[in-house]
Amino acid sequence: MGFLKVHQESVTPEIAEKMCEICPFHAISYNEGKLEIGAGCKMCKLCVKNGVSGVVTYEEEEVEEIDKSLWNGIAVFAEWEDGKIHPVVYELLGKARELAKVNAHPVYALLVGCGLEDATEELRHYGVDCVYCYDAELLQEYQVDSYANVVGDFVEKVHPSVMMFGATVKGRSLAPRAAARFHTGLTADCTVLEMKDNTDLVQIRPAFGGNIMAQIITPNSRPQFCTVRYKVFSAPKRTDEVSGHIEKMVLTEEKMQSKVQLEKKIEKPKTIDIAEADVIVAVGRGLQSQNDLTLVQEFADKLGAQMACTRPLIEAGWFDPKRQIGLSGRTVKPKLIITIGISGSVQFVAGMKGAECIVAINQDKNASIFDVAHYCFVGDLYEILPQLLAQLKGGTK
Ligand SMILES: Cc1cc2nc3c(=O)[nH]c(=O)nc-3n(C[C@H](O)[C@H](O)[C@H](O)COP(=O)(O)OP(=O)(O)OC[C@H]3O[C@@H](n4cnc5c(N)ncnc54)[C@H](O)[C@@H]3O)c2cc1C
Repeated sequence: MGFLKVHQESVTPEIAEKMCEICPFHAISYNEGKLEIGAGCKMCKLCVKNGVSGVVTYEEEEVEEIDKSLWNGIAVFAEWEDGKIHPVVYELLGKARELAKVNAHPVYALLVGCGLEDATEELRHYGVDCVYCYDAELLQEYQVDSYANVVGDFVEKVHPSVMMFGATVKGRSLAPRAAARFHTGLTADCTVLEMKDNTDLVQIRPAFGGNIMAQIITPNSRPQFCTVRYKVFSAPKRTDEVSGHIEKMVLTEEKMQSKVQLEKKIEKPKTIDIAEADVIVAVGRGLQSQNDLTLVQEFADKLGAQMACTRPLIEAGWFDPKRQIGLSGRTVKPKLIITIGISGSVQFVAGMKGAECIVAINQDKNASIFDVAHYCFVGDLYEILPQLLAQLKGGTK
């Protein structure tokens, strides 16, 4: 990163007037004999290129190179609550193991909570080299400030090169706070992760509404923080034998004490989670009216499937937003997904392309959903769906 330097010794009132006129954003002002560049500056550098020569120059900031060899290991934040490890943790550990192989780095799990013996042992069945365990009564409940202190302490003591978090409610609140403490980069919702030989993590994620895949690296700060949504990667098989060792970590009471006092916990009623479903029937704008959902629901019930949809149907108020698949909805990875009247936009496909078997029904043979589908029904859903339903019911149609 560079910055603009004003050479005040070259500034006269006439020059100042010219420089103020040049800036298309009116970010340059002349006050009490001083030429100033304000917050409106967009770094277009027109003042350097077209202004009076030598009055404003662009200077490269000197960046101190970090020693990457001091940062070793890929750490996964092992989200835990009430005795349970979030399943995204296993998916992250699987990916961490893959990435770690490139530079022969170790894989760590960072476990925070209270009464963690069982969880610690469980993690050791997933190929970790070390489980770092912060086990204390004060850490029983997730509080973002005290948990950020824990992550901070872990990073200072262990120096991991990469820190991976699930893009869960907790992960999304904790990872940025922890990353900010180390003035390092964080890439949210990565869909692909690759490791370079120089330990730079290539963090790939959709950008600009899914129209491009951005490749993001953090070349000069460590650790490299990222979050990944549940169901983006596959969990490795649990091994019978355990690996790695356990490191019991200690933190001062002051650091574990949250500034937020938990008064009471109110259990939220259990809601559907399409990310957990094995079979999904997803509908899109091909459906002509909300009443037609009855037919689709009947079809889904016969298959024991969860109903899901594209974003336009959420916007139309036909479904609860929790049932939206895609970039701005949920990522799903069912054994079977049947899409009905869905075109297959990049934003939708990003949330379901990991499904084991994709069946698509669309009347447009060129619809892009057919590019990812394993079985394609080209035709009118109002003809195909009743026939499939009749077959499921054992009828003759
Ligand atoms: C930043 C951003 C984020 C977004 N995030 C998401 C997201 O998370 N999820 C999401 O879904 N969208 C998302 N979108 C919207 C996305 O771009 C598409 O507009 C949307 O996915 C299209 O939904 P659709 O396939 O239902 O509708 P359409 O694209 O209109 O497709 C309808 C399909 O139905 C077919 N059809 C019509 N009638 C019949 C019939 N009788 N029988 C069979 N087929 C029929 C048509 O051939 C067509 O292919 C996002 C957009 C932006 C800009």
